[in-house]
Amino acid sequence: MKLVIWRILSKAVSVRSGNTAAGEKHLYRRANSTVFIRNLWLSSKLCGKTQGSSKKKELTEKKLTRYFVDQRRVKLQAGSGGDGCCSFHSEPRKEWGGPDGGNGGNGGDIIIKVNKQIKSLSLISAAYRGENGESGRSKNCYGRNAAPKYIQVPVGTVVKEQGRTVADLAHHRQEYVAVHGGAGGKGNRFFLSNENRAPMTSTAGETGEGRVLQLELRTMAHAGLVGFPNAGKSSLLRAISNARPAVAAYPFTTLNPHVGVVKYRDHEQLAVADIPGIIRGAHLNRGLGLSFLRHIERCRFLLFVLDMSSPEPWDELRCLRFELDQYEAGLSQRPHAIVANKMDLRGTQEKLEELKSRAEQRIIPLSALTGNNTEELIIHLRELYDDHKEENTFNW
Ligand SMILES: Nc1nc2c(ncn2[C@@H]2O[C@H](COP(=O)(O)OP(=O)(O)OP(=O)(O)O)[C@@H](O)[C@H]2O)c(=O)[nH]1
Ligand SMILES: [Mg+2]
Repeated sequence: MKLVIWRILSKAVSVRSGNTAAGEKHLYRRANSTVFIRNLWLSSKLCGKTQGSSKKKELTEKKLTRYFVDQRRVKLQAGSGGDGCCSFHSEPRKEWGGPDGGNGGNGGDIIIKVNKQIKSLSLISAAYRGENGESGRSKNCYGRNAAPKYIQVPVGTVVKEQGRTVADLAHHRQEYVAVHGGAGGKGNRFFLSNENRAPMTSTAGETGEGRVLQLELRTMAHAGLVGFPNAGKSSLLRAISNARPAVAAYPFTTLNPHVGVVKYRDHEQLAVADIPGIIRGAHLNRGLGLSFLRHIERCRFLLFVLDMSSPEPWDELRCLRFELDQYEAGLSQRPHAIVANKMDLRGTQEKLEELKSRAEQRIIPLSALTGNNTEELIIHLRELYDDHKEENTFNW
């Protein structure tokens, strides 16, 4: 390769300069450096590839932790029990030592355990397999029982099997043994007292239980931001909490719910969820449809976010309420607040007066963009929380 490049270059330069000897010497150096540069480029490309793959992995992990997942189907297979051993004691000058095969250990259970630090089901895998128990051995050695495997889930996870609720995990550290490991087999020593089966009988370990379960988060957040696309829900979440959802001037910027935490001076924390925009006919699964109405169902309070720059914000409110009620009767009557957003824009003040007269309830005017009057919303949110504290069974 070096030689070919050198020949091509030397031909070109010797034609151009006429000075063949000096030109060749100079060009050989150039060809050398060309190959060096090419090698450098190749190696950097290769390095780039390995860096890229690790970067990709990092990104996938980030994605997993960033995206809020509130439903998962998991296939569980508990560990099998270890086999019992069939052996006979052997010792010099002891003709009949008798059976000494130990029992196998039990297979590992799979336990679903609540951890309040986990907020979503995004890190739950599709399948889990428990550890198998150890087999028994001679000299009456018992096999070791397998350790249980824990699946960590957030507070408020409901475990379902074929649509039927089998466990409601509402407290920190609560556990549910989802599948039991198989019992260990018996060694031939076990059957010593059983004349019919001694001395050659030993049994195999049992297969562990298998189940397919559905994990669902019952409550996603204390408050859910409900509104049309572009109403400023994500901007509002950014303004009142630590969450950083994407904000852009086109509809359906938010495709997954984001949960932010609003912190108070007395260390109370309220989770607020930014839910993707709802459009007319959402209850018929239009737009992002039913899945997001399901998220709304899992919020204790609702914050209706209205875009005051739209021609008729009160019509937006009516439509939002209609969609919620179509999905689940009475959903729009859940404790809620109405937020009139984008009040920094011109012509919104008159619409606010009209909205107040039509809605006949407290409206919180604010601007998520400038952060103006967001404190009123934060205070009102706390009032809602305190008023409905007895219903707050989950420790967020
Ligand atoms: N002037 C003004 N613009 C705002 C305000 N709040 C949001 N916006 C703008 O409105 C646009 C949409 O804001 P988003 O926060 O992405 O709206 P969204 O409701 O989350 O939209 P989706 O995720 O698509 O449902 C962005 O260009 C924001 O800058 C506000 O208070 N005043
Ligand atoms: Mg958004």
